[in-house]
Amino acid sequence: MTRYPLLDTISDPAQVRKLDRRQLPQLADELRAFLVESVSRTGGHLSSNLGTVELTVALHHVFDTPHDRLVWDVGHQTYAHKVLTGRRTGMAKLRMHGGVSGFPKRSESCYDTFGVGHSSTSISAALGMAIAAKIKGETRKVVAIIGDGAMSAGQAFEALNNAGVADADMLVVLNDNDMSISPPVGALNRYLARLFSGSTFNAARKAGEKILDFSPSLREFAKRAEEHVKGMLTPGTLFEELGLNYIGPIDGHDLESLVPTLQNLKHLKGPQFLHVITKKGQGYKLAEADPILYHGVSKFKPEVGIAGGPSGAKPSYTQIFGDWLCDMAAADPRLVGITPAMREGSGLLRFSERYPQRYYDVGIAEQHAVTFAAGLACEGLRPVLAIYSTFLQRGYDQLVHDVALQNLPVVFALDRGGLVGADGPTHHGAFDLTFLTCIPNMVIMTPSDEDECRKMLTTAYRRDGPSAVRYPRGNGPGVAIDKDLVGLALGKGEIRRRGRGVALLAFGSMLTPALTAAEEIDATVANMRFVKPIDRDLIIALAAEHSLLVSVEESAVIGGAGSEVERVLAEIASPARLLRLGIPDHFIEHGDQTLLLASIGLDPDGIIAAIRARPNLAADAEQQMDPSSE
Ligand SMILES: Cc1ncc(C[n+]2csc(CCOP(=O)(O)OP(=O)(O)O)c2C)c(N)n1
Ligand SMILES: CC(=O)[C@@H](O)[C@H](O)COP(=O)(O)O
Ligand SMILES: [Mg+2]
Repeated sequence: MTRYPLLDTISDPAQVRKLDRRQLPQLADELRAFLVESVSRTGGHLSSNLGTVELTVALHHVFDTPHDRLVWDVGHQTYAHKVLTGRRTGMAKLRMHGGVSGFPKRSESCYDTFGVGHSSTSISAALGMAIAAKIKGETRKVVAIIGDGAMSAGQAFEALNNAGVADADMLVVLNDNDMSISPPVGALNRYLARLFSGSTFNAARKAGEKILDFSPSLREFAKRAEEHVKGMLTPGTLFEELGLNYIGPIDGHDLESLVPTLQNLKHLKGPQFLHVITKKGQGYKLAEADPILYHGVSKFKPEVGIAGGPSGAKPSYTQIFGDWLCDMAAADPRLVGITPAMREGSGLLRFSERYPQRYYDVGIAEQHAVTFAAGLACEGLRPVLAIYSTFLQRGYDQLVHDVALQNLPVVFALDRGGLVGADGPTHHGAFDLTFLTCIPNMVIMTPSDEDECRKMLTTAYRRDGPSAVRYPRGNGPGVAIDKDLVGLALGKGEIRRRGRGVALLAFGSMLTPALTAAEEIDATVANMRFVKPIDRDLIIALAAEHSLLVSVEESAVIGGAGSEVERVLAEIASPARLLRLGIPDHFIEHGDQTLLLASIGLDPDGIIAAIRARPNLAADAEQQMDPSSE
């Protein structure tokens, strides 16, 4: 006996369109139950997906997908979309290597019209598609579905600004659940809340309630009428001022509202804007109660839920950072902690509770976050910007132009450096060492363990210039931590193992596999610590004593730490050969972090294999260094 009798009949959206509208609530209920069951087995994003079930059903029921385009924003809320578009079986391997991606991906399905993972791109892409249809003379609808959090990013407004005058047939659906990953922030959130609780809306509702208390069915009618009235009476909104036809807000869980409204909007010309109200975690009580905890989940038992807080095992690098931030804030009143909407993910929850006046969540606004930090630094404060490596890509020009060029003391606490695993190529912090090393004035540190991470954060904080401390997602090797706020000698690495012939120059997370590999090939191992300024003396000394140097970094092999080693060897015209190991020049798929690292040779076996695959490198160098050795 199946739990999903109606869902079992759906393998593509055409079958959703064949359903009678009155069947859709049952489909939504079954879909929601399936998502809780499936995600509890695989882990992934949950509360956002539970909040978009009805909206997804309605969109695929009303629009002729994939001819009509659905463009999702961030894309973490598209599991219902994936199930309805033929990937229900694939959900069993969600975010696993070779399995379904956790985000829309063009190569995965024709229904995934645009690859996403970073927020606030949907309106831009949808406008592009709408204009393309116009230029090509094709008739199709294009719908962008964007959350209230994603709406807070600059690119969303850049796109609205353009869409409002672009004379393109497109629909923006704002999925407003009054939540980002962290609690909502910003003036836009307050504005949207006003729209929902607008005085006109309240007056109509109060009047309605007075006359309808005696008749439930009339009350139900009034509820719908109230939504309609609200949509009509709400004064001209920000979005209308930008040239979009604003409708809403309507209940994003009420298919009786959603379907007719979308059907009406489908036939309107020009840029349309539908504001729907949903609940993050809808339909699963534990997620409704704590949508932040259930935003991204590991495997759990639905009947029990997930236990919050750290598991008590080794502290993650994120926790090391969060503890250091509180300790340094206690020692220095100038410290200001900043996050672009990733309070929990970046480890700032405790800091935000203990130092609320010095804590700033600027929303999903990385560009603003970087320059905001620069402004604080100009006035003598000490900003610490906690930001995922991949999301710093959004604020790169601001780092160069507003921070480094002015040599301002901003600390970039770069979390998720290297491969992140299940989130895949949109989220791997694969490029930071490359895009940072070429920037003058930057100091770049890569801790190899928890204690070094803390010391490097202190070193960064005490510099009178910009610094980045880059650490991976997850835990370190588990060393004892010195709680004193002491730093390191700038630009100095250390020898961790003495061997012969080959020297492994390890950066950050690669020290552990390098030490393991060195045991097998009796290599020297250096813990380089600094990408910039690189320890030139150490490299020269190693080059004088070894015929082959091997740089190992969990970052793009092009540029980055290896290029700094190469530059030193070239300057001294060393005969020592250099082999550079890192993330190869292609995007790395999603999957288990350890498996992914092994797949690209950034594990002990891979390091050994890379060296043994190039015997000539060492032999050449030996010969050049000591011709008599022939
Ligand atoms: C550029 C960028 N910054 C940060 C993130 C991390 N992130 C993922 S989901 C999310 C919150 C999105 O909020 P909203 O758009 O309201 O979607 P909801 O989760 O509420 O459905 C954030 C900040 C991201 N994906 N992209
Ligand atoms: C969708 C999104 O961008 C975030 O939810 C991200 O997946 C968080 O990553 P972590 O799980 O590494 O915090
Ligand atoms: Mg939201």
